[in-house]
Amino acid sequence: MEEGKKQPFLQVKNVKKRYGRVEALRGADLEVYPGEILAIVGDNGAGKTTLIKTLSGAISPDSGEIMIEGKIYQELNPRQALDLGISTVYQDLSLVNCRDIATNIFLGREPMRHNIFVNKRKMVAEAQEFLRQLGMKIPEIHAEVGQLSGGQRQGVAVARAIRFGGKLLIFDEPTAAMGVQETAAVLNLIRKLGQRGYAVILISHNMYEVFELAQRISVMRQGKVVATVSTRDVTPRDVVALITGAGQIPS
Ligand SMILES: Nc1ncnc2c1ncn2[C@@H]1O[C@H](COP(=O)(O)OP(=O)(O)OP(=O)(O)O)[C@@H](O)[C@H]1O
Repeated sequence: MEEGKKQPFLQVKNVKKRYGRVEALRGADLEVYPGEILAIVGDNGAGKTTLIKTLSGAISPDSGEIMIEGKIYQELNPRQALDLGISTVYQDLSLVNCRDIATNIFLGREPMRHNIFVNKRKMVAEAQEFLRQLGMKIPEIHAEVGQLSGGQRQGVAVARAIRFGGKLLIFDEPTAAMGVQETAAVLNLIRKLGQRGYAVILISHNMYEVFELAQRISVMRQGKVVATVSTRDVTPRDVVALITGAGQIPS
């Protein structure tokens, strides 16, 4: 990633968030570029989820700045975050199980015929094309989403996020509780997003996954990003040492 030449899609500067006595974020800094997969790693309670919730607009930071495509925000609300292209991909929360794939991808923004009827044929064709571009294998496009595997559901959720104008896609432990094949499908999907120019934030405890996918890794400890390293410059062992506080930041 040639940071000097591109504008980051997102820059977080000195963001703080306190819950009563707990300082969940103590001045976190982060940046992610278009076409980059950035992993955020850190022990339980390091502040990873709190940080991404400030990006999705689920919580307001107490102070700090969130800069998106060069524009500064003190906080975001969920609507604003979506409109700016920030989308957190939840395989379960965002989908309607009893509806088919195309309906789920277009939910609320279906292509219309004569401004009255939903153009179902166009919707299905576009849905198929979206999933093909993402490298997702869906055996039956008319299937209800509730019948799909976890990996396929993730694909539908991603197609939906992109359809709604997502530019930064955030995944929080996307392969937790998935089998080997499904995990491989989801990793492939995330890799494709990076190749297609989307910015991706991946929160993961899985070092294999992190090193397979990410170009850079931001390590969080006690509410701060204590190091950001290029995957090619470090080993998983180095990163684990940074997570626990035993390691040095490579120069
Ligand atoms: N709503 C809340 N009320 C009070 N404390 C909270 C709240 N949400 C998070 N915290 C605290 O803030 C700190 C950071 O939590 P956060 O969930 O961001 O960590 P995390 O790095 O995502 O951890 P994990 O890997 O376990 O999900 C923790 O000490 C947590 O207990």
